Amino acid sequence: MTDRILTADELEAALRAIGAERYHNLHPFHRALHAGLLTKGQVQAWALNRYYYQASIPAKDASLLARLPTAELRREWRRRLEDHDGTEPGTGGIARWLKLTAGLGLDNGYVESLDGLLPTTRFAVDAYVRFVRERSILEAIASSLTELFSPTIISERVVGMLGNYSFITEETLAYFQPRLTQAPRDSAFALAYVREHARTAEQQSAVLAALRFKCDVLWSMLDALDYAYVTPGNIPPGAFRPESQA
Ligand SMILES: O=C(O)c1cc(C(=O)O)c2c(n1)C(=O)C(=O)c1cc(C(=O)O)[nH]c1-2
Repeated sequence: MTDRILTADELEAALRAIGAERYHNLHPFHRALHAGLLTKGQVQAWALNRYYYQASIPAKDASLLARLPTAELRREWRRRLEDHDGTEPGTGGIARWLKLTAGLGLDNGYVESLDGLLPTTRFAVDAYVRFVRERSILEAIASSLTELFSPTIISERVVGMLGNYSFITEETLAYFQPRLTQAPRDSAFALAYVREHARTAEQQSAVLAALRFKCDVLWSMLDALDYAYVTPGNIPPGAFRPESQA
């Protein structure tokens, strides 16, 4: 709890401090991914599980969009749906993510079926979608603020993965290029909204908790990958097995 009302600048500093402490760039699985320490099968597992996050983002944005009270806010949020779903078949972030999984040798139908997903990925992503559906508009918007920190990790990832894995090409990583302009635009809007609307100590606490919750979602997705795919013998029943697809 914040015990006094923060200025907008103090609130922003507190939000950024949460990212500095808890964002998933600090997770050992991401550090290993970017440093070239993973096998192709482990990179496949990351991409396959992360597909569910990508595919669920439009569902969470659509549920928020439906609750937004003004045309101005809806217009802004609608752009996120177009970014992810595209405006015609084969365009948008989900389609580009499938280029990444296909480039890694995974079958699109298998990825889209979600059959190989880790249980924790499903629970974490579903919790994010539910959070946005059930909490206040302010908390829902605040929970997207991890995107303040994503351009740094995306730049690290593209450089690290291109430099460290022979099976990764610029084409397979094409998903990330547009995110470098989309994420700053989206997070600037969300941050301005939160700065303006989180006025009471209670609202400010709720906003900070929403960002911590979202960091936990991203962190637990990587915990699940780390547990299942780093120590032999830990892959849950039914989940993707690298040797069966590689
Ligand atoms: O590559 C990443 O590390 C990363 C992180 C995040 C994030 O911080 O939530 C998003 C994305 N990518 C991303 O590609 C994306 O479309 C996205 C949407 C959202 C959101 O919460 O609405 N986060 C993220």
